[in-house]
Amino acid sequence: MFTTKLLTLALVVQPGRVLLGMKKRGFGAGKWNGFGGKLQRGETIEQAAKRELLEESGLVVDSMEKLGNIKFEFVGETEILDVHIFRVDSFEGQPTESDEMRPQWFDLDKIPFGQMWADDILWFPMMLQRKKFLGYFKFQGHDLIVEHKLEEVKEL
Ligand SMILES: CCc1c(NC)nc(N)nc1N1CCCCC1
Repeated sequence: MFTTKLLTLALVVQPGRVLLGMKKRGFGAGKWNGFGGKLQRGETIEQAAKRELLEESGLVVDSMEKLGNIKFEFVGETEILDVHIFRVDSFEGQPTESDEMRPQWFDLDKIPFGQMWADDILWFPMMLQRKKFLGYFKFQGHDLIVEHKLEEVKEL
């Protein structure tokens, strides 16, 4: 019996570079990632994505598009993490460190995939090309992908 937890992940992209945050504590601490987290009661997924980006980076979304949805299973755990992935192309504000995240811009040819979740190197190219995608990843621990599916789709 699996339960599902909805999560958001926002990637801020400017010409030639992407904003990532170093997660300072909690789940995924020590990895660079986009900005995101759980939904609050009564929130849509889009509202949660915008709120999490603001809380974790100080940026206010002007335009955002939903590009991906990936379901993650961790061997031995009964909760599926259902991550909705957004690309943010325009925003207001300056990236600001929060207690969760230390933001930093990365040139697209210098994305630190070795210090990111192992799935990222597989779907980042689709996100950067604005392709829509659906995925499923089964992890053994936090570093080993034991099974995965990833496909481009016309509609999410
Ligand atoms: C589901 C874990 C995860 C993951 N793979 C395992 N890969 C990326 N890039 N982000 C993740 N999240 C993004 C939402 C908040 C939790 C962490």
